[in-house]
Amino acid sequence: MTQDLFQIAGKTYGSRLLVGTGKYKDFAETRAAIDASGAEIVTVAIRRVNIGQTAGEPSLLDYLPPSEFTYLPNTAGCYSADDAIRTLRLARELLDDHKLVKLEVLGDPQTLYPNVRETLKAAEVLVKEGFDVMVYTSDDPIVARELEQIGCCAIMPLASLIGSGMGILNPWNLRLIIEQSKVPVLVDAGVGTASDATIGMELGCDGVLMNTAIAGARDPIRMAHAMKLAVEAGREAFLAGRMPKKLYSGDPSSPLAGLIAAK
Ligand SMILES: CC(=O)[C@@H](O)[C@H](O)COP(=O)(O)O
Repeated sequence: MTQDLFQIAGKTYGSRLLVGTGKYKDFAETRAAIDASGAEIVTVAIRRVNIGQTAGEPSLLDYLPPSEFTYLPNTAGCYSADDAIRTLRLARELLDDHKLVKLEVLGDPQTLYPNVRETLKAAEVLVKEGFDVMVYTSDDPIVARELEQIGCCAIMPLASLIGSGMGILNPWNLRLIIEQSKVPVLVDAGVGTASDATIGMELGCDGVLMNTAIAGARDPIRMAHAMKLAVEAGREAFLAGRMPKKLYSGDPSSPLAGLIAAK
């Protein structure tokens, strides 16, 4: 079997599942779910989760030490390029000159849909400042191409709205983005259950980023494990290459030669 490396900004990872750290009961549950998911990259909303900004409060860093996980600070809650840039500069300070970030600039609080104009603006600045930018975007292949040209190290189109659990709404657009991209493409946001993650991977995504599907499950730890298996299964199926689709007709599974004659 050929080696199947997953690389982001020059670093190799064993898991293609990236997970968020929000919406859990407490940091202990966050840690248990992330362990069950096998994720190595964890994203953290700098504006919402304490990683040292608020002295005296419990810090996520105590539960998910940066020596064990790759942090992916994100700009959740930012609605302008300026806000997002400021937030990621703060993250870089808090996390010792950390460069790998997730850029998301949202359009409005109802849909949380990406504002692509502000996203492109922020990406330009952040890439110039030396950040490795994994970018959350719409499933528009033209915007995805522009973000890659700017120098983003991963393109992360939504499956559907953040937190909606609606799954992959436009597999065809995802396919176009995957086919044209030279950097990794990860589906981000909207995964509802394990099969959504598998479909994303079967389409050829390099990875999946999710939060709510795990944290919002009745049993988050168990769902985290399901997502680990789902991403692995989808990747294996993609690499194996699915059987060709045919017109709708039957095809016997067993050999036709040497049939025992009926008496
Ligand atoms: C955690 C994070 O970065 C979210 O903004 C992300 O987009 C996940 O979305 P879901 O919660 O829908 O999985």
